[in-house]
Amino acid sequence: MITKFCVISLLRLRKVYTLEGKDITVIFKTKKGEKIALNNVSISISDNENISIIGESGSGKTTLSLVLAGIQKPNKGNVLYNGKNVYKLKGKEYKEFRRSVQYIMQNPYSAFNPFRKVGDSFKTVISEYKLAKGNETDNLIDKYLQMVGLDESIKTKYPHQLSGGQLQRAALARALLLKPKILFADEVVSMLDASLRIDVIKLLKEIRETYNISIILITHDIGIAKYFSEDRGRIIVMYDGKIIEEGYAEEIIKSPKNEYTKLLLESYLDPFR
Ligand SMILES: Nc1ncnc2c1ncn2[C@@H]1O[C@H](COP(=O)(O)OP(=O)(O)OP(=O)(O)O)[C@@H](O)[C@H]1O
Repeated sequence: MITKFCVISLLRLRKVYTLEGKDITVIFKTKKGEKIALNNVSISISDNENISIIGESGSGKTTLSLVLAGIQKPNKGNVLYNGKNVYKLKGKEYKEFRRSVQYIMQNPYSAFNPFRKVGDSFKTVISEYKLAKGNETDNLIDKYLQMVGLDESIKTKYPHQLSGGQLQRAALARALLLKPKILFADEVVSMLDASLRIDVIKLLKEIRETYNISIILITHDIGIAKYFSEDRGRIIVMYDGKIIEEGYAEEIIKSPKNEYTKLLLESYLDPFR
């Protein structure tokens, strides 16, 4: 007889992943023929995880994150969110997924409508998801701007009136409004000045720890991945459309097993880089 105790123990044993990609293949048709961007990739992301996905340009990092975020349908394989196929979600469940899994991209200027004030872009999200009404709306925007270290005066500015760093913070604040469970941050600092990069990564780290969000940082810069994922974060290394190595950041950095990972780390340690 299966007792209640047995069921609870079994549930504890089976790790439940929030977001799972299973055997994902993505093929793009180009003028030169077919390009396999992802080749049978599987990945699992639980709640409250710190993950860096690293690899050289063209290795498939962005394609993988777009597929997992429900933006790019794969040619083969499934993406499950709490066990349900993301590409078959409808109605309320789809909206809940859209809210819970957020994506911020490399170029913050393309994330905002250039003809609308930044504050108005926030208002659209607040009204669509009924997050606040009337006066509460402005207070809510101010709270989230403050959270990412921005002054409320940016609400009345147009995107082109802000620096890349300010707009990237605004994109982060707008994503956080929805209280996501998972946030993909795709090369979010690569367009910023070196002096600002560490500030934004530090902010992502703090936000992740404070609000228990899983953040998946996509970067080609091993130094950034190391900084973000040290303290028991996970590093996933991609090469030519495949995951070639993954594990705790400290272990991958200290004793990489794959030859390509070794090369990546050597180039990072090279003082003449
Ligand atoms: N829409 C597309 N059409 C054709 N090929 C594509 C498309 N998107 C990506 N690719 C190709 O798929 C491969 C993986 O691209 P992807 O952008 O996922 O890599 P990446 O590791 O994120 O690189 P980067 O850091 O340069 O963005 C590359 O060869 C790329 O040229």
